[in-house]
Amino acid sequence: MNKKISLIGVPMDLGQMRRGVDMGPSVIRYAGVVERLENLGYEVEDRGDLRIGRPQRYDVKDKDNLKDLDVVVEANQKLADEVVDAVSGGAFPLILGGDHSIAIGSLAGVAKDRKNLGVIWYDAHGDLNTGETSPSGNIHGMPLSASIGLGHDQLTGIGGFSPKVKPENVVIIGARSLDEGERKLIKDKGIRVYTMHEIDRLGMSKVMEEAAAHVTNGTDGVHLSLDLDALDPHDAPGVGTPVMGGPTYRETHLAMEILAEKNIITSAEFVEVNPILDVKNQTAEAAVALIGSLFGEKLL
Ligand SMILES: NC(=[NH2+])NCCC[C@H](N)C(=O)O
Ligand SMILES: [Mn+2]
Ligand SMILES: [Mn+2]
Repeated sequence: MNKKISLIGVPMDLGQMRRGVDMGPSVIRYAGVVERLENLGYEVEDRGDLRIGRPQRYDVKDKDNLKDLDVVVEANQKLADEVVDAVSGGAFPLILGGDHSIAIGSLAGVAKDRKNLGVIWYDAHGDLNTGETSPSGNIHGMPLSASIGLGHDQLTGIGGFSPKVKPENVVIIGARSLDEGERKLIKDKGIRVYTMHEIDRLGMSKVMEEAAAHVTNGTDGVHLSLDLDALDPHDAPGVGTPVMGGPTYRETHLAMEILAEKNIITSAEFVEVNPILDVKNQTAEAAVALIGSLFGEKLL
């Protein structure tokens, strides 16, 4: 793995309605992410947090059922530029959220140089809504669809090109809450999804083997987008949209260890940690431990 990491904090909470997820980067740092990576021999450049705008009022559905659209777009454009800058310096971009709407900017930045990017979307949700299908109007439920080129122009246009990824290069892992429009889209686009059913049936090890093979088939890099709500809420309570019945902390560790062994991940983000909803920073600490495993940490 690339020994140089650029850490980018994105204190964004406008993609959803639970305030507090903007403190995610801060509590993940507090849980020791930089030290953890340095102990593994990485050179970490902490670029600090991006400055995110504030709307005059929260949660206004600006237009087309998209809450706080303009501020979310502006922040993602900023993130895309920051990622491009980090990559041009030869570093592995590690992005800390913030809500999941920031994946639009991460992918816009990463995909600039990788025209056949693979994506692992580790999440309880599909995040495949558009303004038309979303039951909530929350943009954190839309970043994957925006990245494959669907939805509002202002979202798909971030970074100046679209799509960022091809649906056949995407794998969703851990899904257990999908809206009707998302299910239809998964079928129409043939997106590979390992729901909890497949994880229970095959086991995490086999799921990760298959997923890794899928996202490396003909691709030129793999982005990991890990939403902490993928984990069972017992193990990661500090998230805004928890869903029962997820993979455990251990299973998720195994998933990260397999990715480390295969050495396929070229950029990553960890999102949706909300300290207001957390229990003694448990979810941020889980994120840091998982980041450790992703970057090759082993007990022996
Ligand atoms: N990144 C997330 N936590 N997304 C949750 C999305 C929930 C729901 N599907 C929606 O679109 O509103
Ligand atoms: Mn989610
Ligand atoms: Mn998500």
